[in-house]
Amino acid sequence: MATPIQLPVIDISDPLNAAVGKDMLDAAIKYGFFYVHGKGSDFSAAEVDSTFELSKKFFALPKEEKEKCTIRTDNRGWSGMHSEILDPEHQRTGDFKEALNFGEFKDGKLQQPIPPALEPHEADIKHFTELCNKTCARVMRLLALGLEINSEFFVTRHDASQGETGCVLRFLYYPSINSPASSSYQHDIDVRAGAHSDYGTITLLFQRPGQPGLEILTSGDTWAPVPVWPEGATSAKDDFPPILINIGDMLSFWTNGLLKSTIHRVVFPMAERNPSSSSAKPQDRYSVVFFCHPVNECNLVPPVPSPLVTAAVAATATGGTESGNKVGFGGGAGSLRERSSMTAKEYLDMRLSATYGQREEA
Ligand SMILES: O=C(O)CCC(=O)C(=O)O
Ligand SMILES: [Fe+2]
Repeated sequence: MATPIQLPVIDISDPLNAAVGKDMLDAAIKYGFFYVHGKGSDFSAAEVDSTFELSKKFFALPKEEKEKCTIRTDNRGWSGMHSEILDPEHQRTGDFKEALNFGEFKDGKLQQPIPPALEPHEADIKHFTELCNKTCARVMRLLALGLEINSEFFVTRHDASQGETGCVLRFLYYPSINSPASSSYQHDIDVRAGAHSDYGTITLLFQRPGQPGLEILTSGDTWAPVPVWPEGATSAKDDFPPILINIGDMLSFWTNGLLKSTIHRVVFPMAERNPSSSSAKPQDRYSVVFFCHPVNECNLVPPVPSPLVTAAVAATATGGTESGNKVGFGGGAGSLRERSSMTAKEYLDMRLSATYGQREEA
């Protein structure tokens, strides 16, 4: 059985603490993943709980209801079982999951169809999105301090008042291995979510106790489960599992590969696949994800003006480390080094077009 990875758990209550910024940067360079304590983030346990309740309510709707908001080329809406293939080169069937993406709000309203069941909760979804943006700003300030650049460097480039962004709030539902929806699952070839890296700057992931499944690809090329409750974060200090944060391809690209955009996937945990195991009862997995993106027109070239990035580039040039030639994994990833300009929107469009099947024009 694979050993779970121990990732650092960081307290982000003071977003201008340079020492914390250094710890965060170290984790971003070494693992591309770290947790932040729920306490000190912008979320209360009640806000996280009610968002998961809403997600459950949505996925329990009849298929015909959900189909009314099927995902379109603008990346907003519902994608049903098997409709997304995150790792098209290796997957036989699409992911064993359903997802609902919310794009940006305009004048307090979502710019996409939502089912009547969610209409009374539009303001709650907006509020949760705002909290996500606030917590992302804390993380981006700390990463900027770690990189020894102005603390506002990233925050100003993610300011939604300056233009549209590709930010997405996503509800995810992975039926348990016992569910009829998983009956065709073959564990040597199928996955709940195929191996991929995320496309944006950073990603926030909220998980529920007792619903594991996320794995990351380690530097030794093995898959390591990521615990929902890591050691060092106990329910005494936090009343909801810490938020897992990972670096996306854009931030990796923008820092010339210094920050790692780590490949991850979602599986049915090994213990749940063994029906004789008494320790793990198969569970549906629900997760809530926030993909943080810069404003569409933000250019990711030239790289972030950090002395650490410059030093890493110099090390690569002299053959020291192989970090910058390929950013991202999964559909649409590839070498971006030779580009003289790459906006956030251009990058996202390139990745999305490779990972979904046919979608309706928005
Ligand atoms: O549900 C999860 O744990 C991870 C989801 C994920 O990696 C993604 O949607 O990009
Ligand atoms: Fe992901």
